[in-house]
Amino acid sequence: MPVSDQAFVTLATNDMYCQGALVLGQSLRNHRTTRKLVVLITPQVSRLLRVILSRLFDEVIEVDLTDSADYIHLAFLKRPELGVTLTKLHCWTLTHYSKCVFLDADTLVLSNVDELFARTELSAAPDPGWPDCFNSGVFVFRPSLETHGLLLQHAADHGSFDGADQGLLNSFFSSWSTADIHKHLPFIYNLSSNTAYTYSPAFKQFGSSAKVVHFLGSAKPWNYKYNPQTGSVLDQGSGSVSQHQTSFLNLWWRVYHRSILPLYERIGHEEVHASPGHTTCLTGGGVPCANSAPTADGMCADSTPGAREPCANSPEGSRQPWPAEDPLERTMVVEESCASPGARHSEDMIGWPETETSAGVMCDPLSPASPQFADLTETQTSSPPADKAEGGPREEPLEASPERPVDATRDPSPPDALEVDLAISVSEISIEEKVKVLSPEEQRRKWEEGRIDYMGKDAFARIQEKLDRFLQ
Ligand SMILES: O=c1ccn([C@@H]2O[C@H](COP(=O)(O)OP(=O)(O)O[C@H]3O[C@H](CO)[C@@H](O)[C@H](O)[C@H]3O)[C@@H](O)[C@H]2O)c(=O)[nH]1
Ligand SMILES: [Mn+2]
Repeated sequence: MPVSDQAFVTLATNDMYCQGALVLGQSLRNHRTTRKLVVLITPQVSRLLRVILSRLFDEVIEVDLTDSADYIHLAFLKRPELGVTLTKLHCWTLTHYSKCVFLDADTLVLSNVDELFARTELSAAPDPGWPDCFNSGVFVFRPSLETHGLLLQHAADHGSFDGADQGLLNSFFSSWSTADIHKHLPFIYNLSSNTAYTYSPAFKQFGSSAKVVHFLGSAKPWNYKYNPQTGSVLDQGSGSVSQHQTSFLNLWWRVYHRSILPLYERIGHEEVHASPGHTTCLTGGGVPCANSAPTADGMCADSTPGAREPCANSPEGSRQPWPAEDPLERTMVVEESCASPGARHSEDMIGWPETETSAGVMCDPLSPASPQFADLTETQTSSPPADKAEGGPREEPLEASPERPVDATRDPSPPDALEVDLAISVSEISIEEKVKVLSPEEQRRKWEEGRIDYMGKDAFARIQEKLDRFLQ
């Protein structure tokens, strides 16, 4: 039975982390969660990714740090690097849910973990680096504006001992390590993919029971390149990736390749048709729906409207994931993208069963491509969805809903284009951050909208440099 007042929540402040959020969302759906899926995003996330996220998540909620409350400004200005941290704290404002489980965007669910909702705030697993602290990549919490306020106050008063949310949350929930053993989640709910090898016999003994894997640390799955032919990530040459870490990375990429890339292709198709002149480019080959041309409403020609057949009428064998005649990487406009996800096979399992979605990607009609992003503090960018709990991206009603009016004065204008480059060839897929050169006007607009690159060009050191030059 779906439980509508409880949710899994994640966070993505940019298009790169969105890749992780998408795989996480898909993995939760694959394992048939009965809870809602929520993703918190910030204005940096592109319009296209918001639409893609809304296919998997029940709610895509924009949060903004430019809140007027003084304590937020204080914390924010004193410790600008806490920006992302404070964004994570926004999860406590989701008071339309009675209980939630936060999962970092770099986690992957390996089996159904709905039993986590039986726990109380604040339940979390030990951090592998310092087990008396909990890792803040997976935790059970109870949304409450009061707690949210107290957390922000704590940030303003004490900062965070690691400069980020984990230090802050550990000092706020400081009795975690001693008060109640029920609040200690077993390590299998937050198995760090890269540190497990430090105690290999334990991994051998318990690794196959892992329920959530966490790619913590600086090398994220989306930083690797993947070979779809071998189903394996490419060796980056560092030699530091252990065998089991590789299996987890391969699993992440398999979900990405099978279920997330087809979403891009489909949306690319819709975008092309939705706004003539606006081209959505994807680098690499699309996955045309083999036996069927999409009809005007985007349905597969030979699937019965109403029946909402997944576009999988091309036999798996005949599907060529990436056009063989064009092995070289190329940039193409996706025009026909009724993607066929193909059947799911047991090859997706790495030692333990994984229930894959059977619904796959539907050849859906156009849904509104321009959700409204109106409110500056918290905006729900997706309409409350139809029930998506049954695995796979949600099915949408047949009629395209009318586009909602956009209040231009309040629209924070998310970037139109993807901020990541998807490079796709027959034997290699990679996701790279787009290096974008902004015009001075765009830079100024971003600054005025409060979208400040504290860690990059707007870092204090850079600004000081400019001032020094000016004063010379
Ligand atoms: O630019 C960013 C950085 C982070 N995040 C989100 O914040 C989470 C935490 O960042 P991550 O890069 O996953 O940190 P970890 O490598 O996991 O490092 C640890 O330290 C972090 C800071 O204390 C904690 O948030 C993590 O839970 C903890 O595992 C991510 O998963 C995302 O959900 C973004 O959306 N954008
Ligand atoms: Mn993480």
